[in-house]
Amino acid sequence: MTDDAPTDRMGTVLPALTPEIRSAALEAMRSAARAAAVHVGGGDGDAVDAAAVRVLRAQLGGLPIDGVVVVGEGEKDRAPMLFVGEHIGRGGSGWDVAVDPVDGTRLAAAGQPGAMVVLALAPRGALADIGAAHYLRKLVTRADDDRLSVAASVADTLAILSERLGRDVAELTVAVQDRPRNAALAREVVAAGARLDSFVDGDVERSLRVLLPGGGLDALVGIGGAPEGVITAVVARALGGGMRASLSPQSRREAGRIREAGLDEGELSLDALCSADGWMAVASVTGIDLGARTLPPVGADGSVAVWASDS
Ligand SMILES: O=P(O)(O)OC[C@H]1O[C@](O)(COP(=O)(O)O)[C@@H](O)[C@@H]1O
Repeated sequence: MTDDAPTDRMGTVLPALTPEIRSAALEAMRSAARAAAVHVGGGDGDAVDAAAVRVLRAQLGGLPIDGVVVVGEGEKDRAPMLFVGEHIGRGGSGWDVAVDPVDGTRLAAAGQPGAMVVLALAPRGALADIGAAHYLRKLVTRADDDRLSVAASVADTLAILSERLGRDVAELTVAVQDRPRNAALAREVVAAGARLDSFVDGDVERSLRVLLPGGGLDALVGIGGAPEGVITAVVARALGGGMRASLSPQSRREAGRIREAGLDEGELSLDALCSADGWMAVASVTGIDLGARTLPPVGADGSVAVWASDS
């Protein structure tokens, strides 16, 4: 152990994310994006997901890590997926793996921008083990503040953000996924006098725009996919933004699974969602708009972006 080896709050030495791990993970993501791209505009979301999953499973298997999938995506839509608990890698240091083979599957199937392969790695045990949950109520914010709460009204949230960012509420823009379950929140945004950014799919892209300078968004509120939420926590931590969430089951079955798993139904802080610094990358399939920066569709230079607390 060297003096500057990273440790967690308990002083445990954290595994190093070596250049070899990073470049193998990125190569796997690029290949998955290329495989998914074959089905862009084909109208079949499952084919998009299946192509990405097939490549990720094969190529992530070669990573020099002892990885366990803590967050897999696809179960709620019965789409092809990497399963929670699935082992990844050929041995090495211990990592939690969070993967969304394609976020924005429907966008890809419809030939629209916004679809990407998403992967996050965090030291073993760092990611919230909420595999029984399919949906989270999320609050992602550009600035962090202890007074923020996912259960607070949008007006209260905006008042705190306005103070923190030094801008009027009328100058703040809030992303809300366009779903009936989020309709009341969208109305609250408008009633509070802020600008609403209503989006159909892809809350990882919107969360990145909240967290990145020049992204043009100040907050994301509402209920969206739980896997996307845990992945967002990794990048929120790396970029110094704010995030909190709570389980928000959308069916009796999901509520039952959550009870059976004994999951905490209170507010999950950023630390509860991701308790150690990790690494998150996206590989664009159909082109990504991050506000100040865009990622072209797969195949062109610069279609991959990485965020980590050490880079
Ligand atoms: O479509 P639902 O079931 O409302 O779920 C919301 C989730 O769907 C997405 O828009 C797209 O997710 P997938 O493409 O991975 O299915 C996510 O960004 C979001 O979190």
